[in-house]
Amino acid sequence: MAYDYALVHLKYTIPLAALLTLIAYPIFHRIHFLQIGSLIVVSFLATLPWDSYLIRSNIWTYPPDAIIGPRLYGIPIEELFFFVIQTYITSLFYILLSKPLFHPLYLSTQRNPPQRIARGKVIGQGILVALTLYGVHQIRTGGPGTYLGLILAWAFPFALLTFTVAGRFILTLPLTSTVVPIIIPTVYLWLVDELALGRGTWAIESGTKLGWCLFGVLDIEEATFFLATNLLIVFGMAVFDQYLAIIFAFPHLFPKVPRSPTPLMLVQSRFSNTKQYDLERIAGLSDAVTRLKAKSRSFYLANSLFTGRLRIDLILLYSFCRLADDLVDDSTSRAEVKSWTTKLYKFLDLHYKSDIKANKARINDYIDEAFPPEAKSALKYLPATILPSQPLYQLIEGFELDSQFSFHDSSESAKFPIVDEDKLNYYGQCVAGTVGELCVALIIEHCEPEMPDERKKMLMSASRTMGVALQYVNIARDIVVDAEMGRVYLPTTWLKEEGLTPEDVVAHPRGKHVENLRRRLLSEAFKLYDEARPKMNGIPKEARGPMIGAVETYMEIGRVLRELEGGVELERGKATVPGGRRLKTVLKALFSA
Ligand SMILES: CC(C)=CCC/C(C)=C/CC/C(C)=C/CC/C(C)=C/[C@@H]1[C@@H](COP(=O)(O)OP(=O)(O)O)[C@]1(C)CC/C=C(\C)CC/C=C(\C)CCC=C(C)C
Repeated sequence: MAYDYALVHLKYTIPLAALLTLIAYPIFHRIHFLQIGSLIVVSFLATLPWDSYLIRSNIWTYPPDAIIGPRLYGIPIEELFFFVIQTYITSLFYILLSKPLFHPLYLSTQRNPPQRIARGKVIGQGILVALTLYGVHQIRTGGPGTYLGLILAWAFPFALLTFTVAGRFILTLPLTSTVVPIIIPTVYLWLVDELALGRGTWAIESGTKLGWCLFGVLDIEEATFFLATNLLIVFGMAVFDQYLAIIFAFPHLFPKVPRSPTPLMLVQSRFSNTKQYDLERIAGLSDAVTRLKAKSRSFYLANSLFTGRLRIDLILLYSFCRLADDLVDDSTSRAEVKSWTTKLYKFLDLHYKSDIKANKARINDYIDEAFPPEAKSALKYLPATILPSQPLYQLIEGFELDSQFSFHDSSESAKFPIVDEDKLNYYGQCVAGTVGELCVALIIEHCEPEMPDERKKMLMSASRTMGVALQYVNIARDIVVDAEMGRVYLPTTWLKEEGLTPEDVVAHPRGKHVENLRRRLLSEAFKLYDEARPKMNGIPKEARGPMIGAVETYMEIGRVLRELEGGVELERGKATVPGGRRLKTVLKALFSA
């Protein structure tokens, strides 16, 4: 049929590429353009001579009316387009399936890899060498094995090169981000090829093929071609991710990273010596991700929306905040609370107080002597040099305020310190408004360090407001859980209006009056959210969607609470946002950013 090859693209490859682009668009980062673009250029240049040889050797033929006509070195433009669109499709599958991964963690096997990885790399290299040699043998023998030989002898040396460079990294990655993005597009293109061969859009001339079919009329050579080329594409993407992970994970090797690492940085990363890798930092990052995953579904999901060093520093900031909160929260006496807060203040002083400011080694010595082993990495890797000090000090103040619920003097106000709405707002400013400021400080540092002061002030102010909004949602969600610990964050003045005391709430945290106050608190939360949300449009573009996703995921807890009829049992006292709704919230935030 006329122009049948072009129709194959119009019906099968372009629609899939368009669909994947739509799905991947919200998580697309300029780095992905660099990654895919580079791979398309390499694929095009590597395939051109080989493809041209097959066509000029009459291994591949096309009925004249099946192609539009223009050729490059004998290759129809539809075939040239296939190089591009196959690379694009498989790369997108890889990006989508790899997005949840935190690639720096997979650098852990770069030095002294586990035996499984070391052995796997050698075996993989052996297989690729054997396949290459078998291909050369088939070419030299000629006849039916020629086409298969040409595929093997062309594709697997490239595969051997990429696997030699990144084999440990590739073998450490989960199969969902290596095998799956190879298999899905391969099977899809097998089916497209089967249809095209069946329609005569293109043909593999007999005499150079074995005559075996994987299924239908799909020659085993064609099946091997798509499997081999998609393996090359995924290996190529993984090599890129390894270099990016090295650049982002090691500030001592790459102190300043632009929004998109330069080609020179990628080359430097390639030739960096694994002995230079700070694997203790990788272990610290792993601790931080473990803490994030264990403590907060909301922010754990949101973290994968971010990219590069901003993602790393947000995870490290979360880890510090959570650790500091837990040290104080888990104290068993007022003296222990005082001890931890004093040490945390001292830690901050060593970073920020000019008269006692210390170097990194002195700070690490202090961490080693003053904190337990499980706390050290969260303190050691806090990106303090790019964080404002005031919010960090105020965060600790908030934790001190929190501890009054557990350890207090005899006065009523000490036992329940949230006496009125102003105190509630102050508490929210301390434990959450500060967090918002710190997040925005990281975004500005990594995405737009040259941001005008006016816009910085606007974002900082809005982030404090948004932080309080999230804290109010947190309190509204945890009324029952907090009451079981003897904590009541609802202002005492609000309780009085409902004829309640804090003790009443501790004794009976469910019921109509408490529900009224939950709704009142949620109403305040959404007022603050409505005030701050529009200002998130001032966040630099590459962080805007992910940050809106993080905030909306949290506010969705408040929406779920509002939808629950009063008194409905909250799961373990906490509202939960169903996974599908959480994903829908994130996608809506990303597409709207
Ligand atoms: C994507 C990512 C990893 C972000 C990290 C955000 C971050 C650093 C959070 C730290 C949270 C934390 C442990 C703070 C200590 C005090 C505390 C517990 C605060 C409450 C958070 C809830 O955290 P938790 O781990 O308990 O989560 P779960 O409830 O268990 O799911 C708080 C509710 C406060 C959270 C406040 C923020 C994250 C700040 C929000 C504001 C912004 C992100 C700024 C938005 C920008 C503009 C311009 C409006």
